[in-house]
Amino acid sequence: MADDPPPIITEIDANYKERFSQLGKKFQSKYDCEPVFFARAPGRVNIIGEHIDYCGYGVLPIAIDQDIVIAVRQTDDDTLYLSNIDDKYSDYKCNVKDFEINKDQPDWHNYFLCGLKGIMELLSLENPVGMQCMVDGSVPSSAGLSSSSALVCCAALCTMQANGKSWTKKELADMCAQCERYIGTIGGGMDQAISFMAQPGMAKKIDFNPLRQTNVALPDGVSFVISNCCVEKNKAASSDFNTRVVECRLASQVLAKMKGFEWREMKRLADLQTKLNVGLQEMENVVKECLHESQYTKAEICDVLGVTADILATTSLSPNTLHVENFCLYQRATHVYSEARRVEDFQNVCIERPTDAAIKLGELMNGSFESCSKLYECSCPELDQLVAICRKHGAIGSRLTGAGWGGCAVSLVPNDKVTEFLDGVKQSYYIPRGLESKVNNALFVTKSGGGAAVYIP
Ligand SMILES: Nc1ncnc2c1ncn2[C@@H]1O[C@H](COP(=O)(O)OP(=O)(O)OP(=O)(O)O)[C@@H](O)[C@H]1O
Ligand SMILES: CC(=O)N[C@@H]1[C@@H](O)[C@@H](O)[C@@H](CO)O[C@@H]1O
Repeated sequence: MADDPPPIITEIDANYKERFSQLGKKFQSKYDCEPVFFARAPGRVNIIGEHIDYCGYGVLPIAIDQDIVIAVRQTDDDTLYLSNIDDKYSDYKCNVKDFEINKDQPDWHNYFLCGLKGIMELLSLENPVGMQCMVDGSVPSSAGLSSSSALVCCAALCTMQANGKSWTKKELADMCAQCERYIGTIGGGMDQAISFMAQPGMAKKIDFNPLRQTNVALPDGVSFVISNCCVEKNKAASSDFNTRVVECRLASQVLAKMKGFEWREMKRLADLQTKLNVGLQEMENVVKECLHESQYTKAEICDVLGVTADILATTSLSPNTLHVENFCLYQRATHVYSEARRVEDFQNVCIERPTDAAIKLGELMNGSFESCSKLYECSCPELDQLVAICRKHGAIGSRLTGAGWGGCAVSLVPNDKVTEFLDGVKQSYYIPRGLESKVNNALFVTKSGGGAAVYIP
């Protein structure tokens, strides 16, 4: 499956017909011609395994129905024309062979350009055709449901299809994980992997280096409910995300040095575990023994590693974290190793299916949230309040999902409590904050949807 290319379909589901038809009409009125094909890539909700993909550890997401759809027609003038049905995203035009991705100003078109550049550079496409594109997105933006990667993956899929090429889902997922970094965020590969490799009705355990996927059947009798705290956080517009990536890298390097390994080779906390050849619980003990809980200053890290600040900038930092002076190594590494263990435990409960499976999964989700909020510090007051409200109204487990600092929580709710849960969360979170008009798009039950595809009418 993952070794097949994304499917090309000629019949679409009745649910999508109206949306694709409206998008086709918008395309027609903008470009005065009809689109030749549509590409679709879904967003995702990560059930468990937060901020560990870029450390080399497996995660457990599902694709959601919300997606990015792009209507496309090839042109013969070497120009990329981008338009969006949402007016807040301005039109954009550039030469397909000569453009720049602006990391300082992560405007929406830069995400499309990441997908385009990825296909061109990483897969040696020398003469890409021009394209007219009309984009329609339904993934809430900057809310932890991976709107940016859905756009990058969809742009890559458009470019591949428009140029008559074909690569497998796995190749595309790997390539898109690399190319989203052109915008500056040093993400892992979770979002792009699930966007291409998702299967309806299945969660996926995604492992990395090399990219692998395993189906995970979620237990019956429970639903996953998404609730958006309505605080937006754009990952590329601040250094918070990359600071976490760098703290994990520094933790692996400091630990490697203390254990007598060549620390410069160490990029991920999982690499250190491989070197030490011990289990995850033991890695938590290694962190306890070797690192201190108070923050590390840059000077102290340089001292431990025996390098100058200039050298450290090249071995360990990213352009947008050069200014950071203090790093929390103990807390970040403890989160990563314990979260990796929770993902393994979650997968095992799904396989073994004990009678109290839902309770056990809920406990793991709650543990994940405590770790994200306290050790990884990637929540925010509104998300903390929302998670507490979700638990109060019947969630067996509730946690932030995606990068955090805002955005969504995912809750595990028994099927017979879902109606009560939705009403309780609406009354307790959305109405008192004047967010009633947003409830329909912000609070919903989700199921695992399908992966990216091309539709030729
Ligand atoms: N429908 C859309 N049309 C155009 N651009 C979009 C659309 N949806 C999202 N984007 C772009 O993606 C950006 C959001 O990306 P960001 O990485 O901050 O969040 P995310 O991917 O939604 O969240 P996370 O990675 O935490 O799951 C928006 O600021 C916008 O530039
Ligand atoms: C594209 C991108 O950077 N995605 C990252 C994803 O890889 C993962 O690290 C997640 C937190 O678990 O935060 C973002 O969504």
